[in-house]
Amino acid sequence: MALRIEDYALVGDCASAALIGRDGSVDWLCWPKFDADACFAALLGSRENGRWLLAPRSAAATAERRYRDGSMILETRWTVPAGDGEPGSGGSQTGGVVVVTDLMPVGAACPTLLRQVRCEAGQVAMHTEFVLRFGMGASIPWVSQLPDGGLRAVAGPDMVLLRTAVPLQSHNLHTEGDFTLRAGEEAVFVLCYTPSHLPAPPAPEPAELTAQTERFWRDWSGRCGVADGWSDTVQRSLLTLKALTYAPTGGIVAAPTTSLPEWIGGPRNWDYRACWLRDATLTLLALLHGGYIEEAGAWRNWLLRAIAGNPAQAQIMYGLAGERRLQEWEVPWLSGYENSAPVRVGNAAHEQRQLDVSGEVMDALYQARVSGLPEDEHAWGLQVVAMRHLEQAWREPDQGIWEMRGPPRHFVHSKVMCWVAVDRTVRSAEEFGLPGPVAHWRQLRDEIHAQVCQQGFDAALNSFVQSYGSTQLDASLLLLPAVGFLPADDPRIAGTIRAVEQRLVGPGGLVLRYDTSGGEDGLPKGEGSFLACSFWLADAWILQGRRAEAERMFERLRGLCNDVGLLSEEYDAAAGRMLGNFPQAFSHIALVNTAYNLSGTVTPATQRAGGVAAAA
Ligand SMILES: OC[C@H]1O[C@H](O[C@H]2O[C@H](CO)[C@@H](O)[C@H](O)[C@H]2O)[C@H](O)[C@@H](O)[C@@H]1O
Repeated sequence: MALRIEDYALVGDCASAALIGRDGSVDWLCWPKFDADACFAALLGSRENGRWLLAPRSAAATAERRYRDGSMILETRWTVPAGDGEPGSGGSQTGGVVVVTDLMPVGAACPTLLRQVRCEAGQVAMHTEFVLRFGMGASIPWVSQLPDGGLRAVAGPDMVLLRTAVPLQSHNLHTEGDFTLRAGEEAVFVLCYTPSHLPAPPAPEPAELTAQTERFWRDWSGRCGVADGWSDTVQRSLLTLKALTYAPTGGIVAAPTTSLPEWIGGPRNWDYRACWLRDATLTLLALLHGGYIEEAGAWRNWLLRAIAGNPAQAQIMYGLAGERRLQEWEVPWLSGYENSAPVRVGNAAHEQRQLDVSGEVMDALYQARVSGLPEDEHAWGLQVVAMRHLEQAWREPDQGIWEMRGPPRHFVHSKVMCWVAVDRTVRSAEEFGLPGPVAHWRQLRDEIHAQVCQQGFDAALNSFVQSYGSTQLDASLLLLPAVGFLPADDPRIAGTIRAVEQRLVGPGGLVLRYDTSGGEDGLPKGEGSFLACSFWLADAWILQGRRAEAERMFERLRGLCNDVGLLSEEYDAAAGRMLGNFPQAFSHIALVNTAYNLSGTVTPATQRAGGVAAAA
């Protein structure tokens, strides 16, 4: 059975990523890229669906983990109590300390997972179990010996090579090894992926790969802007976001996993290994606030390729290279994380209309300009065409930011983000001298604003509502002051924040995105508190001048990060455990923004709002 979600750590190479449990088991790895089939899928099933364990044999061993400073290199320090006398230790007493270093090298000749174990004290009996199952945990490969002593595993289009000096034995479709290390000794395992029709790549040089990878991450994180008081937390989140970028194309995934449940045992299990325009643009904004302008360029070029063509055909999400067909299907052979079925691959949300996306994209393009990213010759032309489409599209109902699978509605947040799209286009034209029918756009901006204030606000509740005519609340309304729709001291915003506090703050003081009990989202009720929304409440409080409350909320949320600084999408406060895909970009974006808002170094909330004097 898989561990708790918070017991996993991430290693990645900006093309794919692996989740490694506190027990030393790699339970999730998709190769050669984020959205490929997993070859270790125990996370969503059992060890028979593939995993790679490397840990002391002793059940009494305890682990402490950390990332090497400023990097995505994971170090697990195992302490084994003296006097274990484990078999495999030659009958002698064992006990000591080993450090396992896990990394996915950046810039290697082929996708690689490197695991190195070094004994620092005493002597420790180690065990490794290697169960590889290609095709999302289904295909048992043909395993053979390499001339240099390693193993080759092949099934269909996929091949991996495992190189190590540790003797391994295969039986019952598992490969295992036992070995003992004494102080100063080490063992190295190098696992490489290559398409099965290609010749086996030469064995890489582990020390060189490690040094090169450490240099890459440290150079990158060394450029991170400070957030007084929370710089380490922010740096870890930005590193996590960087690890979710797919370097070959500039795409950014929402999370490296699929189907970690939003409620244990429930069906709210989705594939996040794709590029949502919403999540990707918000990631980009967080990176921009952190000072990373080149990432903005890579993302903008990805975006321009992905949405190129007829704006009516633009999607809310794409594959890593901008692929459009992301058909959703269920994986019958995987039982699901703690039996939370189904496990899904692909995401039907790619066919939805979600109007907020235009606002996030136009805002990110605007912010990139403000940050000094040189203009691209096609970007503005595409924006002007997209505006022509939006002029009509904003009047339609949609599925909203939460991608509800019920009937489309006039979601208030969606309409507000349409206002943002127009507003940022107007501001781009005004501030950067870009050509277009600005007077016409200004009129459109006022029209959207007036309609939202009229139809999206419930005077009896003294709050904006989830959708026109509804009395439901929605945590996305907390974003209205942050995007500049109305100032935080407007009585309608104050009323909305109060209403969210009263009706959507749940167990542990965390925020639910909306009430799922009515079934309006087309799914059975029940999900955890949504971590990003909890950060948004802190941001709203900062804008209202309620700093102490915001800081308390931020510290509470920071305290939910796991031992290596990672957050999933949701949290079950009653059970005290993480829920949903992991680590999730949305949660880390929100953490970075709130930290910056609190630190006062850069203030995304006021910066995004841009001091717009919104029409009343
Ligand atoms: O809860 C229903 C929806 O949940 C997923 O969407 C969520 O994740 C997206 C990626 O992070 C995010 O952009 C969106 O705002 C979230 O609601 C799932 O991907 C959807 O298919 C599902 O309908």
